[in-house]
Amino acid sequence: MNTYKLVVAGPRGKMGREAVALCLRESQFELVAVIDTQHDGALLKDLDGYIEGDIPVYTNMERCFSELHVDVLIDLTTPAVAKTHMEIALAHGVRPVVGTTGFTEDDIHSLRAQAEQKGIGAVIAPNFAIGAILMMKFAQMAAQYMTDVEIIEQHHDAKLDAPSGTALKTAQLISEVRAPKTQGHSDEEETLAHCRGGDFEGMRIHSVRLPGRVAHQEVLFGGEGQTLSIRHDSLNRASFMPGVKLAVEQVMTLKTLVYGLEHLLD
Ligand SMILES: NC(=O)C1=CN([C@@H]2O[C@H](COP(=O)(O)OP(=O)(O)OC[C@H]3O[C@@H](n4cnc5c(N)ncnc54)[C@H](OP(=O)(O)O)[C@@H]3O)[C@@H](O)[C@H]2O)C=CC1
Ligand SMILES: O=C(O)C1=N[C@H](C(=O)O)C[C@H](O)C1
Repeated sequence: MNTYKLVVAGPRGKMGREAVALCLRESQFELVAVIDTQHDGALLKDLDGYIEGDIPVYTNMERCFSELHVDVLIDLTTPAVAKTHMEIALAHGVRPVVGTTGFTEDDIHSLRAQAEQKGIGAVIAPNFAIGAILMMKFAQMAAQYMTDVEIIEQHHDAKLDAPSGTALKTAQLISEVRAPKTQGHSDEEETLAHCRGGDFEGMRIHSVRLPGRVAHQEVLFGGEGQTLSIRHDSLNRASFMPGVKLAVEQVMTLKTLVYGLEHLLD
């Protein structure tokens, strides 16, 4: 059985906590350190919400990767720092598995070039939940036949980016099979700014932020006399962990950057 030496960045976050728990319970995963900007020199058990774990905490990722042998970085932090984290990991030959959202297409191209130059794998997965991947694939399939599409995503109100990475990825997948098309009435006017949502090649994306929500998305299709709704709900963050596990296992065999868990499922 292969074993993997892992580092988690963002261990006090909502997703980071789940990822640490995953690393601690999977026998082939060995958590060798965590990256936390506020607790240099501490141990995991010293962080808020943790009561065990003699695992070192680093504030400095470069130092962590210089001092320890690390196979995979799991990054669940913020859009502001995730790209830099990936660059540091790739420079040290550490394979990044990144759930953090907010990457632009240019970011992805440049990170892919860095991964290929190093000859190692990297994964950016806007959504690790298998049901969400299916929702996106079904939506792409439906868009070949029903080209009027609106995406409504709903998240908790602590989310930093809008639209969600999942909504953007869904729109990108749909745009592979749907020609750009303006939707709604040609004389349509917004009397309240942004009422019609974000415009991605004519598809509208609406972002709802409310306390009590976790992660939800509905893709709505309209045709003459009919509608189709494809919906996925993540009810807790455990829903993302089988996808994180799969990505860690697969990233070791890749030699490029893969954007989207769907590429690892087939
Ligand atoms: N791909 C997927 O399936 C999923 C992706 N996500 C994405 O994952 C990311 C995290 O989400 P979530 O856990 O809800 O967010 P949280 O805000 O709960 O957690 C983010 C954590 O990152 C920490 N952090 C910020 N900067 C750094 C840094 N430089 N080094 C180390 N840690 C840092 C924060 O620490 P501090 O408190 O000190 O700022 C915080 O603890 C988001 O981008 C979200 O969109 C979320 C769910 C599923
Ligand atoms: O911030 C979140 O919570 C989530 N972020 C990801 C996204 O932006 O799509 C994945 C999931 O929707 C939860």
